[in-house]
Amino acid sequence: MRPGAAAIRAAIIDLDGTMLDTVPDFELALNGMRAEFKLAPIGQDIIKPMVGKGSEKLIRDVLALDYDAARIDAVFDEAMASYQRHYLAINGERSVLYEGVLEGLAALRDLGLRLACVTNKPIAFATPLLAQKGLAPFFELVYGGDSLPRKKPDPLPLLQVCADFDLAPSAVVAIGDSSNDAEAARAARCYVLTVPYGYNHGRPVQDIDSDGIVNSLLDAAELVRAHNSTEN
Ligand SMILES: O=C(O)COP(=O)(O)O
Ligand SMILES: [Mg+2]
Repeated sequence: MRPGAAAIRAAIIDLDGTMLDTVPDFELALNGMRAEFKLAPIGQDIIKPMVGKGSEKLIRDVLALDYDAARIDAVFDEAMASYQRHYLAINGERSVLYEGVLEGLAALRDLGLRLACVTNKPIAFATPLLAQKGLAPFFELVYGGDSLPRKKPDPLPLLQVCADFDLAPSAVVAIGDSSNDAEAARAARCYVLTVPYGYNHGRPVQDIDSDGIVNSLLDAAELVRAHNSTEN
């Protein structure tokens, strides 16, 4: 975030690992699916690094714990349908908001920023979850992992938000927990801030190429406020 650069007018916020700790929901849904395949339950420590690349990759990674590639292909559609059924049945039951999320969203909104949520979660999961947790009213736009032809780390969803808001990417900050979010933001030429408490595919958050690590969305709002106060 360069002092004297153009003001930030919008924020694009990630969902899993950034606003909500959803791993307990993933645990329920994935183990519901695994039970149907007579596979042993798996723990959150195994699931956590697998979250963030969308449902298809997640289901393939979870099946790969027990099956070879040919078997995965053979059961994939059935496993995905089972997982989706289980996820929709428990969506939000055990996931919790991280500290400073509601306060941070309110602070970003009060700074005059327009807000979008871009997640790799399927939109059919994301929309009811945002509503249930009181997050929906903050967002003008929500894109899920299946809303557009390509998902993060591709820049497409971020560029789509910039176009929807009629803003240059240099006036937009993406906030996320993983390298997936940062790569998308870099490729779109948006600013990017990283929260350290999420998943990041099991890798250290310090390895992420971002414009800064912020302890909460509230800290992100404070950084945006400071940036905008130095605007030329
Ligand atoms: O991969 C997912 O299901 C969601 O991940 P994201 O909300 O961190 O983009
Ligand atoms: Mg995330």
